[in-house]
Amino acid sequence: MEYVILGIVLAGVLLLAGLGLLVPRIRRRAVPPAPPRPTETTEEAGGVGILAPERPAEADVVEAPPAPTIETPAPTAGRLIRLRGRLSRSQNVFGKSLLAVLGRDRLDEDAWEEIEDSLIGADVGVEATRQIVDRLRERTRVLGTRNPTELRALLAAELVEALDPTLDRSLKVGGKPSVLLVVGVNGSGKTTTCGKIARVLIADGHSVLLGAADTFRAAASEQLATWAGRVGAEVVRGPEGADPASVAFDAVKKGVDTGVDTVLVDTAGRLQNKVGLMDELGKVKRVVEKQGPVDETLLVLDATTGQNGLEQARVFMEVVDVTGVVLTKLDGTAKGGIVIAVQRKLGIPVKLVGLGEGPDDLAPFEPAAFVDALVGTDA
Ligand SMILES: Nc1nc2c(ncn2[C@@H]2O[C@H](COP(=O)(O)OP(=O)(O)OP(=O)(O)O)[C@@H](O)[C@H]2O)c(=O)[nH]1
Repeated sequence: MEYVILGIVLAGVLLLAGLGLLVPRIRRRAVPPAPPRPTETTEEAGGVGILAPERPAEADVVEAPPAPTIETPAPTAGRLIRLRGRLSRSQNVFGKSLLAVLGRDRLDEDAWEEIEDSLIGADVGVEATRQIVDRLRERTRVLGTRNPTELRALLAAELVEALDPTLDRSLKVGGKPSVLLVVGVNGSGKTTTCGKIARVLIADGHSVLLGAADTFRAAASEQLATWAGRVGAEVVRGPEGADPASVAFDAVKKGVDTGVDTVLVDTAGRLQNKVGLMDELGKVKRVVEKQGPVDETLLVLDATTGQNGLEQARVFMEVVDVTGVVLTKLDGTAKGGIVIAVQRKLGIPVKLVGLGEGPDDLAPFEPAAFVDALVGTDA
């Protein structure tokens, strides 16, 4: 009998234990999958535990605007050759008029005077013109040549020589970061050229940060930001009328912090007050130099302003140590000889030339390619 009671108790215990295991399974199976959590706490998102706003329902999702297309300019090698057609106005003077006179049967005094006048008229400058004509005269006399191809080659050789092909025209980039100041009067194409230089550097594999230190003209900083946006470069700007030196300082600091290759600083160029300009540019330079040397100071000059441009250049050279010239708007003048005059009168190499309004119409200057564009066979 005791065994019977014991058996019943044991069976009851087993039955209860079995039910205990079974019920949760049934319940678990019955619970539907949890819906996605509609909210998350800011604590989970790294905040302080307040509920973050609910994610919008699918129907409310507004499509993000397409990311702006970042342009990748083509490398600059051969750019001057590709843009040679832009020098058509100067080609008329050098390649056509000059060669026509040189090709005359008799090269008398009048002919040489005509050649001299053409060169001076093309802004080559009196001193350089004399030197070119004297050497050309001597060589044509010695060689006794009248062959158009040979005359062309003689003229080209003299022009290349006048442009001093031995000058170093490379941009001093490669520091971490290199600092380039861009100076010049407003209206010379300075801000647009600054944007184009950024593209030149990016095209040749450098990363660039732009500093909009031309705070005098509000549109200049806006313009620079647009140029930067097109190539995905960062731009440091200040409020309108901010101290240019402080914007330049911030730009260089940001460049150092982000490890960019080059910081390119656009500066203001009010020339009506030389003392003010000196103070402003001098301060920009001093403040930037607190973080390291300025590697390059590029002076932007408008080729169409001729002698005026040279006067402007002298004022800037008194204030800052100009290391290279960027000659803009060469496509808009027949006076391409200004490149020779600028280099000789200022003693500074022309490093880049502007040949149009397009974003990539700025080319590294190469004397041989330039002269070939002026007097070459298809000039
Ligand atoms: N044809 C031609 N136009 C150029 C060249 N470089 C700049 N420009 C144009 O010159 C025009 C006027 O430039 P600027 O008035 O100097 O204006 P900016 O470049 O903003 O100069 P800042 O006033 O110094 O800030 C712009 O439409 C430029 O596109 C060039 O090499 N060739």
